[in-house]
Amino acid sequence: MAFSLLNHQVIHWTETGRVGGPAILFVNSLGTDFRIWDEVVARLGQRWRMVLHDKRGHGLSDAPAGLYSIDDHTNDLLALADHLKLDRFALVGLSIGGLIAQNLALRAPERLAALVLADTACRIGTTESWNARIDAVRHGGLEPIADAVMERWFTPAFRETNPVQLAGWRNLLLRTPPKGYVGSCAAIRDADLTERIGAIAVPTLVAAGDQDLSTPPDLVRATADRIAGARFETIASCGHIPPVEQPAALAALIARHLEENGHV
Ligand SMILES: O=C(O)CC1=CCC(=O)O1
Repeated sequence: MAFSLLNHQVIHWTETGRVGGPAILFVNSLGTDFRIWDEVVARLGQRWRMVLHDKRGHGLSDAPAGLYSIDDHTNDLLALADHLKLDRFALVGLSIGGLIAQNLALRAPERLAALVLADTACRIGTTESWNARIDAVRHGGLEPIADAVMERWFTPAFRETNPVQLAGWRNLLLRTPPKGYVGSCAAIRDADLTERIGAIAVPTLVAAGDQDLSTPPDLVRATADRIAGARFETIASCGHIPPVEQPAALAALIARHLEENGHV
């Protein structure tokens, strides 16, 4: 793992896979860090160079005070790609990571060989719902919202059969700095790419957990329908975090999409 100063923020990142191979960058969701991709990159193996990072406000990256924007997160991701001299790469984004990935596909399409959007949409939630969450976290921290978040992240079956894993992922959420969490909630609240994503011209796969309660499959499919040529897939027995709940299915979808688009 490594730390780099990008856009005046310490950003925590790591890479794995094939040195010099075709690159994949991963962007994680709200309240998580890059460990959520562990089981996916293990399955993608030695074919790709895979770069993971903690977006600002999360993990071991800096959590500056104030509200963030999707452009802030996108600028950090582009700075990381520049730092690593990745001219062209595939991009996999989960939830807010998918918003960042859509934004990057609009701002710098020449950098992208392929795009994978998982459990995301061009507009997630409402201004009211994000303001309520921001207020709750400002007043009480993450503990009061943690059980409700776990119900959206994971299916009932996963929660019932994996109580220890569930407790671990809940700990990950609780250790997110509240100011980083709030900053990124504001970024989601203020992002509406609905009228813009029709311009995405990168080969795109859109996937959704069939039991995702944060970005339900119909919402995710509606985003796919706005992107010319995008393929939509559902992941069976899965909530909002497929890299944890169904890593094999997600890795297979990513591998097939990259193979079909010559990023191998
Ligand atoms: O916490 C949730 O509801 C899940 C989520 C929404 C946006 C994101 O990145 O995660």
